Amino acid sequence: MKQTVYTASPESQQIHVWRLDEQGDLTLLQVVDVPGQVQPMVVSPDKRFLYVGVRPEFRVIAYRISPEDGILAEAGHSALPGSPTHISTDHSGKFLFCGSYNAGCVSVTRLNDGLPGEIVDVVEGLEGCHSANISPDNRTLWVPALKQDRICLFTLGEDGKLAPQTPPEVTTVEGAGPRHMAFHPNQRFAYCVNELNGSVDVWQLSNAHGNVECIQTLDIMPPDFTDTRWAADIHITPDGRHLYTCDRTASILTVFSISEDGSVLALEGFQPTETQPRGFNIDNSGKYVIAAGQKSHHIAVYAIDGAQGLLSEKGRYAVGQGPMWVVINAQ
Ligand SMILES: O=C(O)[C@H](O)[C@@H](O)[C@H](O)[C@H](O)COP(=O)(O)O
Repeated sequence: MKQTVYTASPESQQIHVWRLDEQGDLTLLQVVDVPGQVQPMVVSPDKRFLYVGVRPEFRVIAYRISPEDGILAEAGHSALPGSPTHISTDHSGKFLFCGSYNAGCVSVTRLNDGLPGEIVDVVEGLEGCHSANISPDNRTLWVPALKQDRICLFTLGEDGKLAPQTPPEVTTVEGAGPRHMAFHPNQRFAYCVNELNGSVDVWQLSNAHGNVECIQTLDIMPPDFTDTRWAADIHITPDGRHLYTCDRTASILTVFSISEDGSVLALEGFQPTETQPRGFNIDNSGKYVIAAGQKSHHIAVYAIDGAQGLLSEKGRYAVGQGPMWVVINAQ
């Protein structure tokens, strides 16, 4: 499996492009100077493009991905209604979603043969909107509003318009701060990391009554942690057996194992990582975790070990300034 790693460093306005080999070693292939502070990134479902959100001119820029080696070449861009905090696409590659924490909105941009075009919908009033997550069936967009302790549920229309569902949202406990999400490959459960109370919620997508239900909440912090909780990101292994979260105050990755059916998380342990990790990811083979330290200006590669999913560091690499997003593409 040929894999390319992309890291976003907004303070130096750079994307670093790396080859990830089977042994978990990285080789730097390219450093892209981006016309703006690059933060969220996502690869198109057909692997042709890397979409990145930039500021202060709020735009999404599409980079064409070379199928030979993953090298990037700018291919197009379009405006966004607010500062891009998170970007994602639907599974068909027809629409790009952008969550904007500062603008309190989520937007839908049409993708024309993969290139960003016009904005087809904007939903406002989502204070602290931190991500937009399409369900595995490509029908429901889950949109956490961090400051409102709710996750809004929209049906994605053929035209890209977002229609509130019934019920239009699910709510977390007060003060949780829902932020980023991951879906189980069995398409029956979702997991949301809560920034402000440092927890992870397990959401059953359809319970016995066909409703969305939170069925478990776990602490992601060590029992002796007493500082300010500041969780950021969450990712699941492709086989659905392990889940990882990160906290920026403690600079840790938290390791969970997942039950066979995806319904129960069990805490396995904590891995100290790069200082102030805001973004990380898991490679497509499910063998490695790569985390970025906003204050260490390095990324670290960890091997995922055995049944518990515990991590062992394989190497550290200097990147740009303030790295905070990691995308890993299998070509
Ligand atoms: O991560 C955080 O600490 C909080 O969620 C928030 O305080 C932060 O400022 C947003 O992430 C803003 O979003 P941008 O990074 O897009 O500005």
